[in-house]
Amino acid sequence: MFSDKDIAHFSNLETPFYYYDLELLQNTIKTCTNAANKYEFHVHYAMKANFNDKVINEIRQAGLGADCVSGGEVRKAIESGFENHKVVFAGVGKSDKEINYALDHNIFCFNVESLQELEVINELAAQKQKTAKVAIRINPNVDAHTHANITTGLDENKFGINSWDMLACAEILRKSANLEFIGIHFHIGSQITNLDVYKNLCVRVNEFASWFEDKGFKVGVLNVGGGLGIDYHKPDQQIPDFEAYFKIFNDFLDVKPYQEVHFELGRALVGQCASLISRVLYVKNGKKKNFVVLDAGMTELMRPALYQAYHQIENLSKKQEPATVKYDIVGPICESTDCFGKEVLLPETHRNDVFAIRSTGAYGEVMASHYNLREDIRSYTAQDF
Ligand SMILES: Cc1ncc(COP(=O)(O)O)c(C=O)c1O
Ligand SMILES: N[C@@H](CCCC[NH3+])C(=O)O
Repeated sequence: MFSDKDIAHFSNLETPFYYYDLELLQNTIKTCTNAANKYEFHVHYAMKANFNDKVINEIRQAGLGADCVSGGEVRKAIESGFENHKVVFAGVGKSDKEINYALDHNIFCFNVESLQELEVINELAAQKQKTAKVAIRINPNVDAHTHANITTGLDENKFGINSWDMLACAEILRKSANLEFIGIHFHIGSQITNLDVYKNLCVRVNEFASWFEDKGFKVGVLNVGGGLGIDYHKPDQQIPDFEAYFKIFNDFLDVKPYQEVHFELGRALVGQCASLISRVLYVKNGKKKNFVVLDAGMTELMRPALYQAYHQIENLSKKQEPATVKYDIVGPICESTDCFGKEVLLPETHRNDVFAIRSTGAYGEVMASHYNLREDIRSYTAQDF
């Protein structure tokens, strides 16, 4: 995937850094919006996946909305030029300060995750003599069949309002003069690769939409969240099957003529557009194991340490040579979980070889930390060379 010219540029730069392929990002966004437009579906970008300025600029220019999960993300969306009426704010723990900021900026809606939060938003909106638009995030108890740490729509998860609280929720909505109910919201998890899961979600969305309408509420928005996964084993087959994904919702959701269907995609849009580029500091050949020590660690890419996530690892300096040696690929951080891959078969590796850790556009740069007093992580695009 990387040309010899790319690799020559990488070799001249201080590592580690994220390398973004903006052309691939543009193609991914275009494929997604073309597939969504076919059914008049609306896509908000889940900003938590990556808020690098260059990335969100591409997304904003393509006309997508922004799905935010903190006051900081709402501010970033507004300051980056996303139109207020395309900004949504979800999250189980919105502080008063964050709610006030979002109210001041007249965002499209709050995806509300508890009964108490509904009351607080009503109170804060009343103080400003405003009406807050709200969608109810419902926990549908649908298994996303993904890693347990990134599932969000089961009874044991903290997200959303449970079905048994819906009557109380309807009561609060009815008596809250400063809330305008606009619809219902779901998000069952991330890195979902079994699309059948979404059929189960559609069944639940249909049930809850009918429930609210039977109680006299107009459900204008069906927000089904995001979660579409990418293939971490095939970083070069880069654009997810958006056609198949949206078709499921078209086939299984009962959408009334006055209803809009909203999506919140993160990883599927940005996951494949970046690689973490790192240099080999040391190679340690032990009796039982060989270690490659990189200059990138879990502070630059936390996913393997946090979820034992797989990322393809390539030695770019030896790309013509056969893979003959198994290495554990580790970072410099003082944690034993600081490991990007175990027993990875690679060409014989040496100090200063340049490595790429692929498919790191989503939840890579944004989850970087300063633990061990690490420096800020750099990033480049092809246009920087
Ligand atoms: C509420 C909400 N919406 C959207 C997303 C985006 O998820 P993904 O990056 O898996 O598409 C997430 C993260 O899982 C989320 O929590
Ligand atoms: N950060 C996670 C996914 C969580 C998504 C946010 N709800 C990942 O890297 O896979």
